[in-house]
Amino acid sequence: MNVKTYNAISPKGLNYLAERGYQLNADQPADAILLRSQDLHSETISDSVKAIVRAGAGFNNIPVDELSQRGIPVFNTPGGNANAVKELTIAALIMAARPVIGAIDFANSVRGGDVSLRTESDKGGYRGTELAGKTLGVIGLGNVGSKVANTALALDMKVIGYDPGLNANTAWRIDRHVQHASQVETLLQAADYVTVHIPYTEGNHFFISRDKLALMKPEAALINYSRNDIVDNQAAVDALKEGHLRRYLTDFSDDVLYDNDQVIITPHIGGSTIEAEETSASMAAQQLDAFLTSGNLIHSVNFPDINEPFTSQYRVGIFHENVPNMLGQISQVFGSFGLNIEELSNRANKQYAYTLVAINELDDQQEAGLLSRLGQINQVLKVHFYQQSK
Ligand SMILES: NC(=O)c1ccc[n+]([C@@H]2O[C@H](COP(=O)([O-])OP(=O)(O)OC[C@H]3O[C@@H](n4cnc5c(N)ncnc54)[C@H](O)[C@@H]3O)[C@@H](O)[C@H]2O)c1
Ligand SMILES: O=C(O)[C@H](O)COP(=O)(O)O
Repeated sequence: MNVKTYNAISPKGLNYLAERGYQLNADQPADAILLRSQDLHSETISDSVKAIVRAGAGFNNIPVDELSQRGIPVFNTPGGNANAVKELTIAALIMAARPVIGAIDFANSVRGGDVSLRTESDKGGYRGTELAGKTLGVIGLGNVGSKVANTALALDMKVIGYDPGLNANTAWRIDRHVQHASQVETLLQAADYVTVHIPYTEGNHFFISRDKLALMKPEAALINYSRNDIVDNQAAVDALKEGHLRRYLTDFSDDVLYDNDQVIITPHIGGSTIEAEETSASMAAQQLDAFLTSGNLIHSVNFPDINEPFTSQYRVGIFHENVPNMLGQISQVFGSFGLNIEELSNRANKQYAYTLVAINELDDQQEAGLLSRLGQINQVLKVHFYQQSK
């Protein structure tokens, strides 16, 4: 099978696939796409593509709605780069509290004469404040936000978190000393530092809006290592200029942010560590292989996860809409070919569902007829067949 890749994917992931016989970027139609931040919205995704896997967390670069309608699963690698982003966010907090960059520039500019005398006499201009005792507001307590919140507690900060969609697994990881805000407004009013760790979705467009910025303390700093349009950058720049915000640190460039001493921009490097790239690429490669060889869905963002050991001779994976009587129709097709279902897993994720059927007996004629009849059921989006490797 052929996997088309975009961006710099760690060899850990590429080698995993190559060792299992996948061709990478061969001159033939792709069975799958493996990528990081490449924008796929304006690309035509060919019908040969069975799956798309994002080595990373954010998947707003992928046309997920269109792919869901076509029965193509999209995967991401949650948590794979969370520690890297956490560490850079802590660096941002320190840069927001202490004038580290200006001080380095100053130290480098002091040349000639008695360097030590001049640095000692002028260093007063580079005094900062401490994080200990200050309040950090963390918006989004998922893989990244929960780590940032816990680490900030270890720096003796007070931490308030806001995440109305928190899942139970993540909730267990959050230190009990993180205070819970049920309204984001409470967090914005109380925090000396606000850091945002939420995905970019239509609903989160300009989540940090002009109105929300107005609620923040004038001496507060805002950190955005999530995505560009989660913060209204123009409103942030205006708030800085009018003295309603002290500092803005972001991982995303934008024309309105340049030439501003109160802004610190990094070039989308939150997940750019050797460790994070290796972990994310390995997760992506393993999840892709699991799907292409056994139909298991692990960390799918648009279909439900189903991850069962492949113990039967054959499996059929059916992507379909989440509507009544799909299981009845699917079982009826298997029955009409005299096929006994050994196991059937079915799960739904909003308007889409996935059914994985295990069987042991099947000849070539039954295979062709079965797949074609399943594909003809209304609301079935895609059907894949898997055979146990010898
Ligand atoms: N700068 C980088 O290189 C970098 C690296 C990794 C992730 N990210 C960005 O950070 C985002 C978060 O990453 P993650 O791994 O923690 O994702 P995650 O899915 O583990 O967590 C996101 C959390 O945000 C919460 N959330 C969503 N909308 C919210 C809202 N309006 N208010 C409050 N909470 C909300 C969700 O309930 C979830 O718990 C990613 O989607 C990605 O865009 C950036
Ligand atoms: O969402 C993510 O995982 C980050 O933004 C990292 O993106 P990258 O893989 O392009 O560095």
